[in-house]
Amino acid sequence: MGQLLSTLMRLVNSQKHMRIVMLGLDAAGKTTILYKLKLGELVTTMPTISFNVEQVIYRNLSFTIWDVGGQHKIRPLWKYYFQNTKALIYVVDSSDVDRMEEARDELHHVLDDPEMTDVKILVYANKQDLPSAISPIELARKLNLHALKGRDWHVQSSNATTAEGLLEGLEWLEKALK
Ligand SMILES: Nc1nc2c(ncn2[C@@H]2O[C@H](COP(=O)(O)OP(=O)(O)OP(=O)(O)O)[C@@H](O)[C@H]2O)c(=O)[nH]1
Ligand SMILES: [Mg+2]
Repeated sequence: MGQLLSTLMRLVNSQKHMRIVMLGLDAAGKTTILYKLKLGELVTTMPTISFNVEQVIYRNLSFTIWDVGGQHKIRPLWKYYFQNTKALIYVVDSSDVDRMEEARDELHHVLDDPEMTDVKILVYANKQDLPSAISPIELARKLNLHALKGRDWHVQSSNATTAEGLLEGLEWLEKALK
C-alpha cells in the first residue's frame, strides 16, 4: 500500500506545471482555441473583456493557459499576465490581412518586455479554413519573426473551429519546454 502510494505520488509530482499566456488581436480565435483544447468542444464566444484561465493537460505537462482579451483598449493590461510565463501562444487571424502590421507590432511589443525574454513562442496561424487566409510561411514573414534572434518560435497552421493543428502546436511547445 505504502509503495503504491509513493508510486502514485511520484507520478503526480512528475507532471510539470507551466504557465502560458495566450495573446493576439481581438477576434483572432483565442477563446475558441482555449475551450477546444480544454473541452474538445466548439463554444460560442463573446469578445473577452478580461481573461479566461484553464488547465490543459498534455502528456506529462500541465499547462495553465491564460487567455487575455485582445481588444485595442484592453491591450495595456496584457503585461500584468507576463510574470513566470514559460511560453507565449500568439494567435493570428490569417485571413485578416489588413491587420497584419498591427498584429506584428503588438507581438514585438510584448516580446520587448523584460519578463518575456526567455519565453517559447508558438504562433497559431488560425482561420486557415477561410479563403483569404495567408500561409504560415507568409505569416512568419509578415510578423517579422525571422528578426527574433536567439528566440525559439514556431508557426502552426490551425482551424480552431475543427481543432485542426491545435494539438500539433502543443506538441511543439512540449518539446521546446523540455
Ligand atoms: N472560420 C473560422 N472562425 C474562427 C476560427 N477560430 C475562431 N473563429 C471565430 O472567430 C470569432 C472570434 O473568436 P474568439 O475565440 O472569440 O476570438 P478571441 O481571440 O478570443 O477574441 P477577443 O476575446 O476579443 O480577444 C468567433 O466567431 C469564432 O467562432 C477559425 O479557425 N476559423
Ligand atoms: Mg476571447
